[in-house]
Amino acid sequence: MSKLPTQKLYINGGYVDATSGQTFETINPATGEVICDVQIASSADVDKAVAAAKAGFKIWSKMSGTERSRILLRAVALLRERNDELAALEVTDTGKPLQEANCVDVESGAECIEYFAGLAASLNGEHIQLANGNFAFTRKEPLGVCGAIGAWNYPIQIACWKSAPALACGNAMVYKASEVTPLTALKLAEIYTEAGLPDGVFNVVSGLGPVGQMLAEHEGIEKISLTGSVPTGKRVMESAAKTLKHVTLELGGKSPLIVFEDAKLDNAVSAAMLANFYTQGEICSNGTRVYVHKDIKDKFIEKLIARTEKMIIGDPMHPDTQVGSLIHRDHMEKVLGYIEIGKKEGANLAYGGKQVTVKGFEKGNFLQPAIFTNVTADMRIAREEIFGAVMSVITFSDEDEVVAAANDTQFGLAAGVFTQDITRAHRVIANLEAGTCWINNYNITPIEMPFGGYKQSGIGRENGTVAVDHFTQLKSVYVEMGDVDCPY
Ligand SMILES: NC(=O)c1ccc[n+]([C@@H]2O[C@H](COP(=O)([O-])OP(=O)(O)OC[C@H]3O[C@@H](n4cnc5c(N)ncnc54)[C@H](O)[C@@H]3O)[C@@H](O)[C@H]2O)c1
Repeated sequence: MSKLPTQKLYINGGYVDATSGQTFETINPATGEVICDVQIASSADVDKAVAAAKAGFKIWSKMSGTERSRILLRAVALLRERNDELAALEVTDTGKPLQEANCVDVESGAECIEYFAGLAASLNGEHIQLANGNFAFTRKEPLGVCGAIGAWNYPIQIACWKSAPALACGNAMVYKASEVTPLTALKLAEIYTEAGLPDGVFNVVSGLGPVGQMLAEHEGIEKISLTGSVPTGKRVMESAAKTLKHVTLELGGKSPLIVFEDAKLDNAVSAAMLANFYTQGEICSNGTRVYVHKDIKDKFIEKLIARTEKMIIGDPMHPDTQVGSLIHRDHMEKVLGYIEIGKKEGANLAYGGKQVTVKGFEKGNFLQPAIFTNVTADMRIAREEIFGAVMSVITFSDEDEVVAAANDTQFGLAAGVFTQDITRAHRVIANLEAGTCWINNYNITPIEMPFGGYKQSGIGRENGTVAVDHFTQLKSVYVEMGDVDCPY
């Protein structure tokens, strides 16, 4: 593929050149080829984007929810119309398999915009009756200009998950995609403009961490929403504290998936695979600690390995490929490093974990999904986020013991339970310290369901009606119907 033109910033409804004079390269993980250069925003460019967003906000926030909804729904239609081309671009930038990107990444973003477009006209406050005919009412008002920063694993989905509720509530946004996958957020900006979004309501400033920091610190930005790692989350919160911004953080995890002895075994194996191997394991909510009851452990592992062996690793653009390339060389080295750590710690590498050379893609970062058994709770592979396809199977025998083990972590993003016993399912879920939980499935994230973490996995929620609260502020208004009662 020939190199694409240098990507500019997207400010005030169109592309503009950055003033920093600096660029970075975005690389196709599967081929190692440079896809294109991307201009880096300077602080003057960020100021310009914030000023454009402020101007856009004045127009957008005055429109009715129904008018905003109509424009957002046009963007939804355009996203769906361009699904295949956007999915292909996403595959080029992320290395994930086309069969995933084609049906999940763009569609999940479109669904999110569709959902919040549906809510836009119903963002009502309350009417509160008081004594003597007096009353109060509340208004859900937009915050103003919101900043948002994305991670590299689901670039267009994250850009949609952040912009959809923000825009539906009447805010404007300045978005920074991950420097590793900067391309599709720019396409989303084009689509919003084409759909009729007023200029300046959605802007994209590309760059590395410092550009994210500029957003988090900016005086003209009222809220910052980050999807990223826990250390970055802490830095963003510190930066945001300088102006006391609203903060939403969607961070990392090391989530447990608990399989009881009465679970439907094939379903549990399917879920464990989805919870560990989808997108080469590069998913924040993955259930990487798979606790399996001792009575079914052998059968579970046997079925798991038999099915994992059949997974097709290869060219991400090939429709049959199920495991694409890890995002970059350093990340692959990190994942391979954890596999070595697991072996040294005494875990049994029951399957995979080896680098694979794909013909024609020798510079790609392909790894077999890895399954460790005989893992114990103290091992690093069972405690640290690896963000690759490395599953740790841990055996347990007692419900209280497994719940305590599952909760023994700084993270709390997600958790899953497999059992046919409904009282046990609900009892265990109620005791798990995680923000997003599943009973008899894993990693299902319908837009209607709030998503986010407990403990160090995050603050706030995306999706669901609750996301509206994170992109609005409440104004309470008291109305006096009588005279002012005054003692002097
Ligand atoms: N909870 C979720 O919804 C969710 C979803 C996807 C990924 N993640 C997490 O994201 C991580 C992987 O993504 P990543 O490697 O892109 O994360 P990262 O933390 O390295 O980077 C995330 C973003 O933050 C920016 N950034 C870096 N330093 C910054 C700073 N000081 N101030 C402001 N912005 C800064 C980066 O440029 C990037 O755009 C994993 O930990 C994963 O679990 C979480």
